[in-house]
Amino acid sequence: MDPFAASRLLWTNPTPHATRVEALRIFINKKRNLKLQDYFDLHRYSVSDYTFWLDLWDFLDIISSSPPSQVLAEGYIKEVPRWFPGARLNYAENLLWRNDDALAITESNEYGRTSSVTFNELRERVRAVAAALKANGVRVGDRVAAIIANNITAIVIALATASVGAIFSSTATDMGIQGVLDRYRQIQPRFIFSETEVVYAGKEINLVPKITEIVKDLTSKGLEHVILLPSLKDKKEVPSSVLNAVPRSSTLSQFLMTGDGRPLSFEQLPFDHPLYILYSSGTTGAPKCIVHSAGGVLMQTKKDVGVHFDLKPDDVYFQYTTTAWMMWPFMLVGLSCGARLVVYDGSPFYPDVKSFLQFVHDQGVTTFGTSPRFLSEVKGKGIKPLLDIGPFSKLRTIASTGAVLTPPMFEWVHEAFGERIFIASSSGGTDICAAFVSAVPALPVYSGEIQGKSLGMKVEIFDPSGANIEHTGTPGELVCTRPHPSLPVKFWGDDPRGTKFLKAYYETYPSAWRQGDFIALNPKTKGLVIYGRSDGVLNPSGVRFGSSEIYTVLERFSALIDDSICVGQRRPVDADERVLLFIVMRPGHVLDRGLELQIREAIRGALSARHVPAYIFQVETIPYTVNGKKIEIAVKQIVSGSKVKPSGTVANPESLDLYYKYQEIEKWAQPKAKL
Ligand SMILES: CC(=O)CC(=O)SCCNC(=O)CCNC(=O)[C@H](O)C(C)(C)COP(=O)(O)OP(=O)(O)OC[C@H]1O[C@@H](n2cnc3c(N)ncnc32)[C@H](O)[C@@H]1OP(=O)(O)O
Repeated sequence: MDPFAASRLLWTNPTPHATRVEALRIFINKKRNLKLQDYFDLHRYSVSDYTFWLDLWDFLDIISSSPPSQVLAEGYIKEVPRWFPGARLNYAENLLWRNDDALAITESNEYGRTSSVTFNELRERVRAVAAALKANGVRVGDRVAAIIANNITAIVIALATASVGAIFSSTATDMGIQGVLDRYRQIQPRFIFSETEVVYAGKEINLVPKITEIVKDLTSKGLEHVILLPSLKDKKEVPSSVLNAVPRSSTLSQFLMTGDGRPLSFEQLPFDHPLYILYSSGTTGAPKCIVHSAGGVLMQTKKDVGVHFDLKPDDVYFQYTTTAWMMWPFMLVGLSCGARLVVYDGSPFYPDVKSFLQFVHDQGVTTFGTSPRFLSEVKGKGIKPLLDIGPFSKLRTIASTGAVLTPPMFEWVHEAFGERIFIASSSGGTDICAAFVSAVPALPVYSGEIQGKSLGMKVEIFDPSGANIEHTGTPGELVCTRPHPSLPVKFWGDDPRGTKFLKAYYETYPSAWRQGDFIALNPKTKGLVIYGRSDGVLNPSGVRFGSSEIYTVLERFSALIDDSICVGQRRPVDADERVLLFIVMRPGHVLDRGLELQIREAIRGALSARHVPAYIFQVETIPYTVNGKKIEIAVKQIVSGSKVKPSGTVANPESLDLYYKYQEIEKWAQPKAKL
């Protein structure tokens, strides 16, 4: 069967010469006296000659106080070289270069409060927070963390932190106590900025009990100060009763008053200076704290947004995201492109999806970043955006990421939003804070396909033996066989040899980064199709997390539960997945409704509502390898409809047979129990 049978030419750019990617090709041809003919030539050059990154530095107008003395030097471990030694720059300076009265950011939330700041106002707000951070002794390399909604204040705090050379890390407000502590206990922030109440899907949530517990715990880990942010409902400062409840806390205004009015300045630091810590959880162990460099994130995201998404000054970029996902730092770089950002906190389905689309329309969004789950929800509700909402005349691009956008969904977006819309499907990861494969505005769009490999990313497709199989058109492991600037600097807390880091990405193939996604290349179009995770990482609705976090919560039930396995089940209808949890009970105990509800409640409270499995089942045994590892991938394949031939490494192959009946879950399973 031809895996690309549904691929159909959907869109061609009427003015390809006007794209930034074409401008980059012409720029490099001139600078290097080359004759790169098209995108494929450009990509080949970008992954064969490291001077490409220097060309990109110039093309993207990276602001620095000292230029790099060379492109690449040997790093601490060979997989992570040092980029641009000699360069000194500041990430925040690169995002705040515009100092005019054009709008920089518009924010809104479920309370319907919409407000904007200009570039000048943004600079002033960053200055005030940076001055207070400095006055309170925050230094280069300190960690400043946040539990924060997606709004202007979050961006101000991140940029103020970057301006002084400290490291910013955020979690979204829905993350439970254990989830936050598993992350922040590791990175030990000195300062935390936090919301005290949020609204999501119409429900107001008081965060004070959660924050109080988190702060009490982190105080022994070096937490000095908690800044509680004004109400999202009415912008009022938190009342003194809340300040009294949360140790070491002050209001934002009290904190700002400690600043000394000093002007905005930008600490000049090496290219690989740490900027953000992002998190990724796997199938074992605590969440990984991925340290990303200022220069790496700046260059890669500016390339992704400014070249692959074709974002230009005066565009309006709205990426639906929380402050926990990598799409948050990804979209921030829109400021560096001179564009206006639109940020939204809340459910896109509240009060209904039409209101949300109306907001996108009325804001004059030109590039709308969203997910397949959101798009299929709009489709499922029978909404016809052009008829029901408006002409979307400003909208040029719909960018989709986080999960697979299937051929029928491409076709639907094409029809529903208009044939002129550029569908920019991409895939990358928190691990690199960038895309491996992405949109290429100068190339045609084929339904179901990501247009090309991202510039500078030497993406290849390997079979289990490490042979490149991309010419065959069959799916294999997405690997990256050349270093690029946004390789993580390290994992926070790893040993100096980077043992955990190397195990996470370089264990399968020597010197090739394995991302954990299945991918295939269409030999005819050179487009790419992602088939989902090749490991046990879960990805419901495009929100990735590791089964290890669920196992940690289940330890609370160890008197009753003997063992468990948690996997994703692919839904054929839209390629989305839902989470299934299988439990082995201790002798004499059964999984009854009461225990099931307790488990759900525990997961919701410790991690978040998004982590709660769709189904929980009692099973007799869990399949293991002879080395004692749970076999999540095989179980995932089985429950998703495949027939799996057990390999010789399965210690108890007969156990796999128990999972076939869950392929037809809807026929006999209990519906998802709501709390
Ligand atoms: C480039 C790359 O390749 C790298 C990446 O992948 S980056 C990551 C990209 N991923 C994405 O963009 C994610 C896309 N997904 C989404 O945006 C959302 O899932 C969605 C908007 C499509 C749907 O959101 P949703 O309606 O809240 O549904 P869902 O996500 O299933 O929420 C599950 C639960 O969490 C709750 N919840 C979610 N956010 C919450 C919050 N902030 N506060 C409180 N509760 C919250 C929901 O209310 C829901 O609760 P119930 O089960 O009680 O109803």
